[in-house]
Amino acid sequence: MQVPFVKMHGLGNDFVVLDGRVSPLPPMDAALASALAHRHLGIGCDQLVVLEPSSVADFKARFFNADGSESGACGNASRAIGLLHGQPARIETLGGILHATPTDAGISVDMGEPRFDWDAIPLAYAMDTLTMPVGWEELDGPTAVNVGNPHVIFFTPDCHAVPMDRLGPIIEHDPLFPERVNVNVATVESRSAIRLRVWERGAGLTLACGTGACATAVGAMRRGLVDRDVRVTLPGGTLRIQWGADNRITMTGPATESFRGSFELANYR
Ligand SMILES: N[C@@H](CCC[C@H](N)C(=O)O)C(=O)O
Repeated sequence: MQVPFVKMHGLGNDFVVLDGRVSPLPPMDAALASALAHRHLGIGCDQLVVLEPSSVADFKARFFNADGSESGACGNASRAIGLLHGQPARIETLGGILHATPTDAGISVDMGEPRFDWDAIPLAYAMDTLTMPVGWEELDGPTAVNVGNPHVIFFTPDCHAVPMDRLGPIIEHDPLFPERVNVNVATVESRSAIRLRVWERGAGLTLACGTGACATAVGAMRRGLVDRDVRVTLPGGTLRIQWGADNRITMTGPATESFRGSFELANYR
């Protein structure tokens, strides 16, 4: 069975998109997702995105990390599939219904409302999520935000000095986070600018993480460090994040289609 795909990225965070609305897809599972995502044995990507028909929105999007685990949200992929759709779209995800709109400034996505309760992150036990009384070596006192997926955010004077290759996986797999966690290290540069690096759950260090930018911006806003309209710069580029009076987060930035192809399913089963 030949399966068509579209290779896309948002700020260098790259995706293989399978569109079940245009051709029949094989049932997706962790083994197939991780085989397709493998950089040497597969097509290669940070996340695999599967589009399916929806009864409550224009279509449904499922996001699989490179290790095969499924996530409730992926900000950069949401902009990418907004670009693919080419017109305003209501997208059903495990994390809720998103709205993606093409604009002159890129693809704008209404990412929904953040959650801060300890059991919504989720954490293993009750604690304050604004300033958590925990730490790992030089990283401590983080804040936690769920934006459809779980994030922990450390504010640090120089996020580029943090050894993320070492600390990222330790924090991602800490028992405090029963569903694991995306690990963000951020430097606040002004009331409207944040620099960010993200160790993604199930994918490792990526060039950009859209939900990480949303969670970090909202965490910094909640702490009173920045205004409610900021630019978040990651290694792959910059996103604009706004947190409205209606409690909804809007993320705006670029998305790109790289190429289209197809693969033989039997080679990955
Ligand atoms: N790259 C993403 C996030 C993908 C999912 C994440 N790794 C998770 O497991 O929650 C983004 O742009 O938001």
